[in-house]
Amino acid sequence: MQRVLGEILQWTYPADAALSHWLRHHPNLGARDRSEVAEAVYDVLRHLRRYRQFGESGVGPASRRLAILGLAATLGAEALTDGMDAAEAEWLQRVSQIDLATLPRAVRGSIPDWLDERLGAMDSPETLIEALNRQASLDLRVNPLKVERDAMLTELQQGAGRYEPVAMPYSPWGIRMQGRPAINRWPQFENGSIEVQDEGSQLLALLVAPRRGEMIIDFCAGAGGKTLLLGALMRSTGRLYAFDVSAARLARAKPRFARSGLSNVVPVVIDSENDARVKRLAGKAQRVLVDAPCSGIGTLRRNPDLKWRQHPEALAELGQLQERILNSAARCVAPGGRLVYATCSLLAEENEVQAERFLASHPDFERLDAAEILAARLENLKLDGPYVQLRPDVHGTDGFFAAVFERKKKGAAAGAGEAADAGEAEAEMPAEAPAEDAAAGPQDQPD
Ligand SMILES: C[S@@+](CC[C@H](N)C(=O)[O-])C[C@H]1O[C@@H](n2cnc3c(N)ncnc32)[C@H](O)[C@@H]1O
Repeated sequence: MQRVLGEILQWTYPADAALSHWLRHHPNLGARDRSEVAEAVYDVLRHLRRYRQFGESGVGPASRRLAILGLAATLGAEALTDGMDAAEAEWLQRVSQIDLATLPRAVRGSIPDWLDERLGAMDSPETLIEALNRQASLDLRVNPLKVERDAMLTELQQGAGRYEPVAMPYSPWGIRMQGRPAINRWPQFENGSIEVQDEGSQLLALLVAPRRGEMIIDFCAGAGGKTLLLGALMRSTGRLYAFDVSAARLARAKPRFARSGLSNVVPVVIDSENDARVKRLAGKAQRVLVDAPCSGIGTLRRNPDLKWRQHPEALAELGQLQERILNSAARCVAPGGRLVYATCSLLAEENEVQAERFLASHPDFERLDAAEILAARLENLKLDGPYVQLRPDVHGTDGFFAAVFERKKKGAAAGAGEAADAGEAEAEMPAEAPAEDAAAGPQDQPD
């Protein structure tokens, strides 16, 4: 535990990758030990700032003190009695009695100052930070091409009842479970009937609202989490371009496309947001989704190391990339078509500030009320528009943002330069390996 923490805290690799690598190199550990190490490591990542402060008063190597705190929090202090010396036991007893309410918010919630400043400006920052520090449930989505949610729910309640599967509160395709079942070995996963996907990501499909036969672009498709649901809602008709600059991520999407039974997805590795193949689609797509690269701060429940790996300078660079992607994606939208911008961030600079900047520089687009679009489909989801902003403490989802824009029809946009892009010759697209040919590969992270 002490050694794996030492490696992860170098921040050379994302924590999940570093932990898996370490566990692979320790095959002698049993399943229970592995799960206990993983739980304790994640606990330390969640509470690192506070634990480091507590550790200052202790003795011995710092990583050992962190390991003790993580193990004591996840297994209980009694489980450590035999492994600690008297000084360590006395220190643990002492720090366990510290009243957390006396600590500054950023230490209590274990977040860096730059993040505390930003989250502190939002409503109810305390409950938000607390929720971001809790482990997330496992969110599944059924594949509507293959199965009804309620039928799958009944099947899982019978076969995997110990994980307490329940219908999600909002997503019509969602099933929520507790614990960490290895679902990638389940037949329902292998045959493409279920996928891992956070509820917020599922709801995004309702904002894109793709229809049969349309041309849709998923501009930042990554490992295909959002593409899969969009393709299924199109009933595998029309054409769904899955763009990404990362060949590795798109390669991970291909087996998922294959499992899902979709035949309308065209994965395309682009050089950049200005790739010629993007330009050829100017004005062509009825719907374009930009699931933008972002800080991922909304996913801290699953990736607590992000708060330590991210920093404000990187945010500024990300902001410029988000703006460039949004501008290029907008050119692909047909008159009357829809552009959806989404992030798994809670930070204004990646969310509403980007959306407002886009609107100000694109007079040929108007904003639709994203909250109203969702409310029309989900009676129990009450949001203040015009954007969709989901929070773990309020909605039980990852932190999530979405804005919806519509490109004005030609007459309405007269004089607005961007609309001139619309109506170019049919795009010639590259021949990419069809999804059905894809080889099996690893399961993606929840998205
Ligand atoms: C939030 S992730 C997308 C997750 C994905 N939509 C899913 O649901 O699995 C953002 C993606 O943007 C991609 N990206 C980064 N720069 C890009 C660019 N200039 N154009 C297109 N995609 C880009 C990254 O490779 C990454 O896969």
